[in-house]
Amino acid sequence: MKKIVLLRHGESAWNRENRFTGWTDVDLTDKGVEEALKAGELLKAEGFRFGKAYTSYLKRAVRTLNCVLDRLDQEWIPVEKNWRLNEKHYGVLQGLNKSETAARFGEEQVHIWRRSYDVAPDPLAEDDPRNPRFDPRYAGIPDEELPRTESLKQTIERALPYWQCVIFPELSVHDEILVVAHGNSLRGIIKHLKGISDAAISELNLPTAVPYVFEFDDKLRLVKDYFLGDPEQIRKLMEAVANQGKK
Ligand SMILES: O=C(O)[C@@H](CO)OP(=O)(O)O
Repeated sequence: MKKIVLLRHGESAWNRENRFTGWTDVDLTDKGVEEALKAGELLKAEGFRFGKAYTSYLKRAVRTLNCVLDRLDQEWIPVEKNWRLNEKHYGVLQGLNKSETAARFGEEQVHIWRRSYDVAPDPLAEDDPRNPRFDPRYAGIPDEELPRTESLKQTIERALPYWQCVIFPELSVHDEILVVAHGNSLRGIIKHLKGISDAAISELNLPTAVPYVFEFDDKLRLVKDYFLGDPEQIRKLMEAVANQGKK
């Protein structure tokens, strides 16, 4: 059986402050580090031995991956970072508190910005210092590919080629692969893997640092997917993520 584990990063400073984060490069909190180490312990207890790992260009994901590999004593494995696994770009919403934004624009509008399939928040201005075109880490990427905002649809359009052309084909080389990324970039990949509709994907909320295992047969067809951990606790964590956009 071949397996890919998808893992959202541990709690970040802006998760704690309930702010729209997107491409802002915030660090993990102490709790986030603990969550990441616990995810590593869980994976170790399940006997995972990863052949390769992938993550984004954002430190909350990179550090979560490092914590997991530390617990597995697998820090030596090849790791590939790619901007295509970054979080959905939240445009001008980045930095705003989600509850305050709901109080100002209404919960329904915030839900549309957070969970609709094809509505993107307003884009960052070209001269906004947060515009990715000023960030040296994206210097090698053609400007027209760098987002100033994104819907989930646009997030999928830039993440999926990397998934399909780079990550997934590696399953023919390695039995177990780890992908550490973000709530929405992973929702996009899960939508693709499970054939979830544009409407139904709005209901999926990924908790921080809970390993989500996907099992594939010899023909690389998906046979089973499940979270590691206590189902009731995971359900509550998912509900809490959904409620972050409430007043
Ligand atoms: O702010 C963000 O970048 C994301 C993930 O933390 O939040 P949301 O769950 O609102 O899409």
